[in-house]
Amino acid sequence: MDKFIIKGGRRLEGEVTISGAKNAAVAILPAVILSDEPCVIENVPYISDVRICIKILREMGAEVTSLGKDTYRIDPTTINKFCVPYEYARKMRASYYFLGALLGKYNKARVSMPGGCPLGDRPIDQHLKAFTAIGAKYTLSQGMIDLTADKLSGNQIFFDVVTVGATMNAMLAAVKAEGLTVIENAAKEPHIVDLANFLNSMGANIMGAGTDVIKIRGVEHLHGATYAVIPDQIEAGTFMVAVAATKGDVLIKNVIPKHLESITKKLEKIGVNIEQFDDSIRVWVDGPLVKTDVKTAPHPGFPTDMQSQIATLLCLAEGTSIITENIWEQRFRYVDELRRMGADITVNGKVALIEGTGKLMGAPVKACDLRAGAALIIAGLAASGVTEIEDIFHIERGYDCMEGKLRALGADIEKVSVPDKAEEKPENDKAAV
Ligand SMILES: CC(=O)N[C@H]1[C@@H](OP(=O)(O)OP(=O)(O)OC[C@H]2O[C@@H](n3ccc(=O)[nH]c3=O)[C@H](O)[C@@H]2O)O[C@H](CO)[C@@H](O)[C@@H]1O
Ligand SMILES: C=C(OP(=O)(O)O)C(=O)O
Repeated sequence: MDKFIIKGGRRLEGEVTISGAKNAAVAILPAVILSDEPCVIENVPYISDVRICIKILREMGAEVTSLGKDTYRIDPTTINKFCVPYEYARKMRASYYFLGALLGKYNKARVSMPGGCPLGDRPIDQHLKAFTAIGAKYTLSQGMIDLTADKLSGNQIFFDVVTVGATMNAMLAAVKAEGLTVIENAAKEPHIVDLANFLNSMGANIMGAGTDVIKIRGVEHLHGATYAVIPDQIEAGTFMVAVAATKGDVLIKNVIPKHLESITKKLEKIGVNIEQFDDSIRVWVDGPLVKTDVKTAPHPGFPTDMQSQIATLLCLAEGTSIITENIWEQRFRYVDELRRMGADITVNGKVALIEGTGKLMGAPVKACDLRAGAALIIAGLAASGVTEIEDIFHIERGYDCMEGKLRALGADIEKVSVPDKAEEKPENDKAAV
């Protein structure tokens, strides 16, 4: 087990480069299955979710070759298994994209029910609704989802809720279906557009991604392509908040400022200075931080994946702020850990009331999910004293070398290995030594 040890109180200064987006990469890698030729995917973040995706592809028979730090060549033509077992799927919510990709290519798929961050119930009824609308049948048994179809045919799909995962899965499954598929009430996140762009670069015919109506005219074949994943909007937002929390001054490079608009607007309200360039932004603080209210919403609203980070910043601001979490019912589990660091937060259902105390104190804490872990890092950077964060495997699911990037900005953060409790030997057990 690894943990982070942070000595807080240092301003972040300098330049940082953002990696490729987790939530795009974990859909684009399975999407390669749909191609009849090898593809090269660039700007892939080095995170554990991606490593699992690559293991799954190899396990299925695909040839995956690393072409340097963040680029992979994937040859899907050698795939001969159509199953994602529990041991992989349980670690990653995005394993469900293999359902759409395998169904779209081979008219069959067998994937274990997905894992991912514990954010409350994570249903897949809308995914199944999309698959059945275009002609698939499914069975759920022993934790496995089995999909089969004699033939996939385009159809109208109306989602009951705005769902990123089901929108992506519907695109993957329908891209080769005969005729026209129309997805209504589609999600509009940047990673939806990125997946559509990648599929189109392989010869797909997808229109309207980024709006709430996506039209897909099925094609018979998809060819190979070279494609770079978009920069990670949430990693960028996390660094923006970390800079603000330490009253620092940093140029954040490899970003798409348009994707950061909702985060930028909130940070400006809190008193953070932001200057936008073509593909970078400068973030700095030279005055007080003040309260604001935040409501999470599907894109272009404020992203749920930035909720815990901005809550941490609001603990350091003056006044009372209200946060409303509209996407996940259990996304306030980090609050108990922040309270150990001196935060004054009261949670009532989907609303959190934050009394800004202006300061936080170091403490031993535990990451309970990916963005909760990011929030604790931000808290530790701003706090007085030492913060030790356990269970950082959650953080490493989605942040590419977080500690290295922070150290380069002047943070005092190190990753240390701690023996697993089960492996620890009693101190006075001489025979065991
Ligand atoms: C719209 C939204 O902000 N989605 C977020 C969601 O994406 P993710 O793709 O994980 O989740 P969805 O967008 O699918 O879920 C959004 C909402 O729809 C519901 N739902 C989803 C699928 C389904 O079949 N049935 C159903 O009822 C969920 O319970 C949830 O309340 O979590 C990710 C991880 O935090 C974020 O990156 C996404 O920004
Ligand atoms: C919760 C997240 O990821 P996942 O949906 O993959 O669990 C996230 O990206 O913040």
